[in-house]
Amino acid sequence: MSSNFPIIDISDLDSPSSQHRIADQVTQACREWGFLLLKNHPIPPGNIDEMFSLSKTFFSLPEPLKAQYPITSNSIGYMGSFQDRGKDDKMSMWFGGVPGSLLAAQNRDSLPPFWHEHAGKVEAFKHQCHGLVIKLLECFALALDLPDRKFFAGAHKEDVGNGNSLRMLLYPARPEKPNSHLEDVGSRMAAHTDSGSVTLLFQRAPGLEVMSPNGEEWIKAPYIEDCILVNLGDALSFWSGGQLKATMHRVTFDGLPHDRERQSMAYFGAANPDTVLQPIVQGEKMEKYYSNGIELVPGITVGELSRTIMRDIYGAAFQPTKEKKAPKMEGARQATAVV
Ligand SMILES: O=C(O)CCC(=O)C(=O)O
Ligand SMILES: [Fe+2]
Repeated sequence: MSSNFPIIDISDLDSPSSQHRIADQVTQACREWGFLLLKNHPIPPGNIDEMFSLSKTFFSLPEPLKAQYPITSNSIGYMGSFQDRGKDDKMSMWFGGVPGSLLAAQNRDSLPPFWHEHAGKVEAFKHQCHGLVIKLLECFALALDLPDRKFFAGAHKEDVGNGNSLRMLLYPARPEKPNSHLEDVGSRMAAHTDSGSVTLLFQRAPGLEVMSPNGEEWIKAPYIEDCILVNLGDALSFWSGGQLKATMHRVTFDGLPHDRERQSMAYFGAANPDTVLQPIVQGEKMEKYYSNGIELVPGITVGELSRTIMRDIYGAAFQPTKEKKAPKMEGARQATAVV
C-alpha cells in the first residue's frame, strides 16, 4: 500500500540546473502526501549513528535518574513512558533552544548530566538539520513561486526563539503489553500533526503510520536505511493556504507491537516566534484551520500557537520547575509543541 510513497533523491539540489526539478518534486510530494523520504541527503550517516547510539545509552539509564529532569518550557528535558496526556508508551528526550543554549547557565539544571559532555555534538547535529530544513524551505518558496522568495529562510533563523528542537525517542520493547497491568495506557504515539514548519524524522526501525492522501486509511511509512522521512507541520500548511499538507501520523501497538523496540529522532524546524501566520501564496485565503483541534486564526504568531498547544497538551502538569530558579533569558521562552 505504501508503494507510491514519494522517495526523492536530493543529491543534486545545489546544482542550479537541477534545483527547480527537485523543488517541484519535493513540493508535489507535500501537496499530495505531506510526507516524503529524502534520499542522498547531506547529513553524514556517521553523525546520525552517533546520535542514535548516545540516545540509546541515555534511555537505558535508570528511570528515576532520567525522571529528575522533566521537560521545561525551554523544551529541554526528559519525559518517560505513560507520562504525557495520551499516556503513551514512549520515552522522549528534548533538546530545544538556540545554538549554545543546552549548556547555558539558565538551562544547566534542565539538561540531564549524561548530556553535558555531549551537548556540543547534539548542537552540531541540530545545526546540520537546520541547514537541511532551510534548503527544503527554499524548495517550497521556489516551487510555490512566492512573491517573497526569502520569506521562509528569513523567518527561520536558527538563533532566534526556541522553536528548533531535536527530540530523541525510544519506544521500548516490553515482555508484556503494558495495559495488561497498567490502567489507562494509550498507544505509542497518538495521532497528530506537527505544529511547526518542517520535521526531519530519523528512524531506526519501522512502525510509523501516516494518513493516506485520500484521508481514508493509515499507511505504514516505509523504512529505508539512510533515508530521512520528512513531514510538514501546520504552520507551513497555513502559510501555503493549505496547498501543502500537514498530515496526521501515529505509532500504535498494532504497527509496533509491545515486544518490538523503535528508536527515532525528530528535528522540528519551526519559524521564529514573532512570525505571523497567514497565507502568503498569492490568491490563497485561509478562513478556518485547525492544529490538533485548536483553531488557528490568521494573524496568530508562531509563538502563540506553540504556547497554546503546549498548554493544551500538558495543562497544569506542565511546570517550568527548573526554570523558575534561573534568571530569565530573552528570546528563548517559546515552548515547542509536544505530543
Ligand atoms: O517516532 C516517530 O517516528 C514519530 C515521531 C513524531 O511524530 C513526533 O515526534 O512528532
Ligand atoms: Fe509528529
